[in-house]
Amino acid sequence: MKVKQTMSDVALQGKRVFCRVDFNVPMEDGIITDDTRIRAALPTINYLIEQGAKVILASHMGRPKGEVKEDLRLTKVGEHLAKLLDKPVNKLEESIGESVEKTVLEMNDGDVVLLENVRFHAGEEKNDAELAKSFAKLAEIFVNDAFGAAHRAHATTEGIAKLLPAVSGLLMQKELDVLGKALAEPERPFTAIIGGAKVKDKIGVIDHLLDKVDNILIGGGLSYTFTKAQGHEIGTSLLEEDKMELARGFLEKAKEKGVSFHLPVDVVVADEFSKDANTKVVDIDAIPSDWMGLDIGPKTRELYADVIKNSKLIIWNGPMGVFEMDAFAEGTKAVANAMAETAGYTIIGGGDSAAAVEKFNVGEKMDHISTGGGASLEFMEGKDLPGVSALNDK
Ligand SMILES: Nc1ncnc2c1ncn2[C@@H]1O[C@H](COP(=O)(O)OP(=O)(O)O)[C@@H](O)[C@H]1O
Ligand SMILES: O=C(OP(=O)(O)O)[C@H](O)COP(=O)(O)O
Repeated sequence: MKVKQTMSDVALQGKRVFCRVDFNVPMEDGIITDDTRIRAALPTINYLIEQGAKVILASHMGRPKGEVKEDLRLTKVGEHLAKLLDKPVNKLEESIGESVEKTVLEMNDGDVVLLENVRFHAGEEKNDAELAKSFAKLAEIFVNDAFGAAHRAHATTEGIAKLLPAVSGLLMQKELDVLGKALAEPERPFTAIIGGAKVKDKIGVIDHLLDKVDNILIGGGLSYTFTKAQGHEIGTSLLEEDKMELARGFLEKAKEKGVSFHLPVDVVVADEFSKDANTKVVDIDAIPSDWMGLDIGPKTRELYADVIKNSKLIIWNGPMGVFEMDAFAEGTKAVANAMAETAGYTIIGGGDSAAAVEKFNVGEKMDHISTGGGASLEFMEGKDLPGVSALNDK
């Protein structure tokens, strides 16, 4: 990916800046349950304020599909942001139109406005050119700090970048720097841990990482497709039958490339998908035909922890088991703890793995927790991110 312009490449004093952030935070009953993404955008927002810009913040929240959904308004986010900034945030009820235009023209240097959820307009996700123009009309400069949405070619991430001088924000830069450097000049041994539910979603990542890493540790629901491909009985565990051939191909590719490809050697099996299920630990070649694997077993945990502790760089994406249920959380916990204890550089690829390290209280011990789940996955697949590609080249 080409090197992109940053905020230091443009004059910001007195300018209206349209700053795209990812404030898509989890909410329960109107309360923000994790404000990581809001905090992660503070350095950029504070920098813009210090530079005397007029800061117009834009974000999506959830997937309202082009309609106004009351529970997906950004009102609570605005209130919380004002507390974090210790400064008023003028949260608007719309994101485009005459009244918004009037408000932004009346802003003073250093003021902060938060537009309403941009996905209340159907054109946002369609990257509609007219809608992009309506957003661009509000400002003189575009700053993209929404790494979490950088894999989306939407009006506020891609379309607008073609209409205004477009540069990256500090969070965006940091994410690209950390992930980019890790993949381009990895410290070795370099280990990737891949878990989660679906092989389908991780094919591109596994394929791309096989060209880069020394070790791959596989866990979670997707491991059973590999285990089955090796000829073992997997009972009623998660299986993507049409991906077995591909799994075999990955095992072959690993051999050719000299990558140590680790699969679970034992698993925690359950007689049903439930927190109250009967469970037992079995070796990988002894899964009973009517039981399902829901976590990696103790031998695997130890083996994976050893590899992690002997690595200089570790990237983790996807839980090792159904960590939301205590009975199947030990594998994910063991990996999280090993990540916390290793002297190697640790990167968490967003999504469920980020939730897991927080759940096990080791978030602060990680070197980098990405604010993007899908975005970091696509980056690790070697794909171009439209929200980044559209920014001005250096
Ligand atoms: N053995 C398993 N069987 C079924 N589901 C699993 C298993 N292991 C993990 N999961 C589930 O996978 C989900 C996460 O999958 P995924 O979305 O692919 O990960 P991520 O969000 O990290 O990319 C979790 O909700 C977890 O409960
Ligand atoms: O939460 C997000 O994605 P993620 O859960 O993959 O990190 C981003 O805000 C993007 O949201 P989207 O997947 O609805 O486009």
